Amino acid sequence: MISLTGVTKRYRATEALTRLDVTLGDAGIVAVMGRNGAGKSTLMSILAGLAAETEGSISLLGEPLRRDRRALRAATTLLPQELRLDPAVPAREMIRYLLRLRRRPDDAVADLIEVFGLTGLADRPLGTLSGGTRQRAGLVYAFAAATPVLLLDEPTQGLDPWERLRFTEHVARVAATRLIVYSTHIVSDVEAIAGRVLILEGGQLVHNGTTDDLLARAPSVWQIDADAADLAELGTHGQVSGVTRLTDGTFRVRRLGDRFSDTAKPVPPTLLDAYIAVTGGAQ
Ligand SMILES: Nc1ncnc2c1ncn2[C@@H]1O[C@H](COP(=O)(O)OP(=O)(O)OP(=O)(O)O)[C@@H](O)[C@H]1O
Repeated sequence: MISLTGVTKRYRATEALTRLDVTLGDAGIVAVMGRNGAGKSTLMSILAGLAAETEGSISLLGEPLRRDRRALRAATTLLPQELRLDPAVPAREMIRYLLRLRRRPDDAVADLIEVFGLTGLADRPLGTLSGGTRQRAGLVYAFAAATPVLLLDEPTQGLDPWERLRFTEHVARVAATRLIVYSTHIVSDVEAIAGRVLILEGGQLVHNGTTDDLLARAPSVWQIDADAADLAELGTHGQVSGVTRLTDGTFRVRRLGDRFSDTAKPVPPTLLDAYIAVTGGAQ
């Protein structure tokens, strides 16, 4: 269990996190969402014991941590957004090397290579693999490390739908016994597996609850069909949360808030509507 109390992180003039209070349990899936620059990666680095908070305090298993973050680092594995690795080294060798560095076991590597569809690719130099394949090699490392807490920074970025499915299945399985905190911009991934969602907006925690709690925060949603000229108008005067092109070339638009036209019809809110509403403050 990791608790942050009043955690603020400043980088010179930028306040990346502001007075965060969060407690994370010992198993399950926590999704961290928020717009670009909201503070997700900063939160991940602090949870991993790799960055220090400017103010506030952190405790691990109820014990307040001082400056020494070794216990936090030992309990967590961070898969950063971009794992900068030697392109000449084969994926399997790099995974084993990273695990050895951290004194973690490597007995699960062969199985995980299969789980993440890297059989036949794992012995090729990393530099010759596609971006999504390198991302999967990173996932093999993170899951093989088998620490009680996994911190995955945008782990599904670059994965094709098949690989994303494999990832969500694996995460769901592992989360029975471990805590998985992952950041993402993909609402459907959150809907599928996250037990809890944290949303950051400009460094502040604006949501901390289940996906149902988030859905309950959605405002009224109205649907209207519009042509391209009306589309711009709809976006100027209200928060649009979705646009779908119809076969006749017009657009089906979802807009949040008050009813704005007699022809707009009420539709049930989705998690994406709620997310757009909760993070729309700066728009
Ligand atoms: N090392 C740093 N030095 C200075 N400013 C930083 C540093 N790292 C992050 N920031 C700033 O802190 C804020 C939060 O950045 P962070 O990377 O945590 O956001 P994020 O939510 O992960 O964004 P994204 O979705 O784009 O990955 C941003 O304003 C960013 O510019």
